[in-house]
Amino acid sequence: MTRDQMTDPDSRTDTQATDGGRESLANNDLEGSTPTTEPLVDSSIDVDDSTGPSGSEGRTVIESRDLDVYYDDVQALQSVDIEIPAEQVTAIIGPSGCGKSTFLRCINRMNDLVDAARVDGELRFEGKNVYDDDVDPVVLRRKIGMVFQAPNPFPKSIYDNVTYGLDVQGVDGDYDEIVEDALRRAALWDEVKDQLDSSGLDLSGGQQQRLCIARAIAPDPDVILMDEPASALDPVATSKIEDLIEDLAEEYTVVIVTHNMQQAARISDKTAVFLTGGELVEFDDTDKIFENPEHDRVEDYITGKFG
Ligand SMILES: Nc1ncnc2c1ncn2[C@@H]1O[C@H](COP(=O)(O)OP(=O)(O)OP(=O)(O)O)[C@@H](O)[C@H]1O
Repeated sequence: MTRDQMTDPDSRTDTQATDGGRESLANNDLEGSTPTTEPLVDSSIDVDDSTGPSGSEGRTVIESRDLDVYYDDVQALQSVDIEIPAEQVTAIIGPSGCGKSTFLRCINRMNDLVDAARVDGELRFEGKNVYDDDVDPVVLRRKIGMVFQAPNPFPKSIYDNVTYGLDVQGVDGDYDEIVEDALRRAALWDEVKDQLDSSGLDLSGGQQQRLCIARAIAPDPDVILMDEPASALDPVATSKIEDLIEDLAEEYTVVIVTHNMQQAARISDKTAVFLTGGELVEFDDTDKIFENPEHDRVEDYITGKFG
């Protein structure tokens, strides 16, 4: 994404389209549902382009430096340094409470919704610190969509679920085309093309989650964050979501939190292992992490000695 795209007010859509459900409504309460004309960043500010030219595979899209997160006095992340590459699947794994979701939610500032949360350090998206004062979180969340653990379609038609955020922001465009494209990318079109007016709630759990993915895709984000997107689904639905995630990574940068190490090994290119205390202990190619990790603590975790 270029800075022009980041700052183009006409490219604005709604954060609700990218997160959905309860969180999105809360988010909307915080940020307001009315589109603003402020750009994501002040165009007079230089964006650091040291992360490499746009479009090159493997370039860094998200980068954290010395990232600390606290909930009141409790530290949830400790000095996290990471560089997440474009158009790959990066898995975040680790035992319960090690800060996986906290890290994910830092990336599109969902932690803004938590009064107790405080973020120190830097979290850069396309070279720009998303915590700079001049960043508009609503625009940021359009560029960095989110899918949650439990499928959470709105009580609306399938069609309206996909267009919801676009509607709210008054985005122009051929909605029929956008809906079909998003549903195709979410591998749901063939199953729902004849029932677009039916309620999203009438779909199976796996279909609902793919609908939520279509809703996240519709505003054309660069990054899709997924917080245990298959943990509420049966094995068949899980397998479809896993196939879909691998397909999505051909066009999007995907960051997925998962408790399921086999899932991380199956679908991710890179794996980050967080351990207790919010420490990122190892980040490397997924094969390396699972076959020959550098750290004994990571090996112990991978082999099930704890966690
Ligand atoms: N809203 C909050 N208020 C206070 N503390 C929180 C909040 N959210 C998370 N924490 C604390 O921050 C730490 C990290 O939580 P987080 O949910 O990020 O971990 P996680 O690795 O995603 O856990 P899990 O795998 O169980 O979902 C934990 O100690 C948790 O209790």
